[in-house]
Amino acid sequence: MFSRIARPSQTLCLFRHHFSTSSKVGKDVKVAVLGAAGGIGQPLSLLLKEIPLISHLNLYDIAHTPGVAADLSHIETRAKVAGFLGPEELDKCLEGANIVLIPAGVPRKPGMTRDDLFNTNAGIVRDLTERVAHVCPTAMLGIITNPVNSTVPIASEVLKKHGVYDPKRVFGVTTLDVVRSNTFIAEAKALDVSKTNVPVIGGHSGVTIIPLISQCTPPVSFPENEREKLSVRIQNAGTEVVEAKAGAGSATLSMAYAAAQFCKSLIDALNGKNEVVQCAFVRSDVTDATYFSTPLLLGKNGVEKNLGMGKLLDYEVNLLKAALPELIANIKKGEEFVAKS
Ligand SMILES: NC(=O)C1=CN([C@@H]2O[C@H](COP(=O)(O)OP(=O)(O)OC[C@H]3O[C@@H](n4cnc5c(N)ncnc54)[C@H](O)[C@@H]3O)[C@@H](O)[C@H]2O)C=CC1
Ligand SMILES: O=C([O-])CC(=O)C(=O)O
Repeated sequence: MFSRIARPSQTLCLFRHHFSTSSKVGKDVKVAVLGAAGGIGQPLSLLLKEIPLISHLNLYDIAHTPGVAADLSHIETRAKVAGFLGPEELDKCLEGANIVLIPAGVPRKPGMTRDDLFNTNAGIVRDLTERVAHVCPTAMLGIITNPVNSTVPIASEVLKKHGVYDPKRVFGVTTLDVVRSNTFIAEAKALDVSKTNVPVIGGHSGVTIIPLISQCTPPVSFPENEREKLSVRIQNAGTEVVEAKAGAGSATLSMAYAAAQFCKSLIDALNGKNEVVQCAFVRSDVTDATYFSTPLLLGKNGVEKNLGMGKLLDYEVNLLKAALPELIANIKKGEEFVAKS
């Protein structure tokens, strides 16, 4: 089943093949990035500016968007870039958006967990989603802001409150976990990384990140201790970057790459392309956690089919058992935050 997962760089190749002609093919897409002037927001917006099917790229932040938008608008690609600054311009930014990506919020510093970001970022995601609910309730919503395990339930509860929640259209962006797994496994086995694909399930923090190395394409095998070392490295890869940046933030460039790949998959799916598969953190009944990342078949209306987690090795079953209590607690925390708001 997982041989059909659209590995990010395969998606890129298909995308280039599909859209590289001068005459455009397919539906125009308007994308809004909320938090567009930040460490992720800027390189993400640059990568989106290169996508020919994006007709409008709307950039929102509480600071610096006029400059970022002016800069990007000089690039000789199709997307018309506009900057929107401060809450009074947010609705205008969201008008008619087909896809909304949210990287707004604070990143970690060394010593912090993603959950330590909750107090600042929960309110940011709640308030931004509130405007999405009012202005573009049918847009596909991709949430990057941490802690993803809680911010996706927060966004979902806000949309529910407004009677516009469609679980098929709300995604926690976990693509970076797949990107890292592909990179590390390909390195370890000297594989062609462009043809390596490792599904990653669960959530997006520490033990809740569950790489399914046993389902890698092409198949790979490792001695037990090596497989464990790789799994732990994938789970802690965000922290690896936070420590290397030594107080200057967390992953931004690799995250921008991952989010752009995720966005390209959504655009492919909106355009009716077949067999677009991505892992993302969505409403789910695959486990006891009510939100869970698994490979998803994407279509014009978002999640077309949840492809589930397939057959796990005993080692992976134990990773899942270790993940569920934290994941369920993170989800509850997000839901309660909105209930109390
Ligand atoms: N899902 C994932 O795999 C990953 C998630 N992240 C998360 O992404 C988030 C952003 O990270 P960075 O871009 O590095 O942070 P950053 O601090 O560089 O940028 C955040 C941007 O959000 C803006 N912002 C703050 N409050 C806002 C509001 N109410 N409305 C609109 N914009 C607002 C800031 O002005 C800033 O430009 C963090 O929460 C980080 O933990 C980071 C890496 C990977
Ligand atoms: O580690 C962080 O705080 C940022 C993040 O989510 C990642 O890099 O996976």
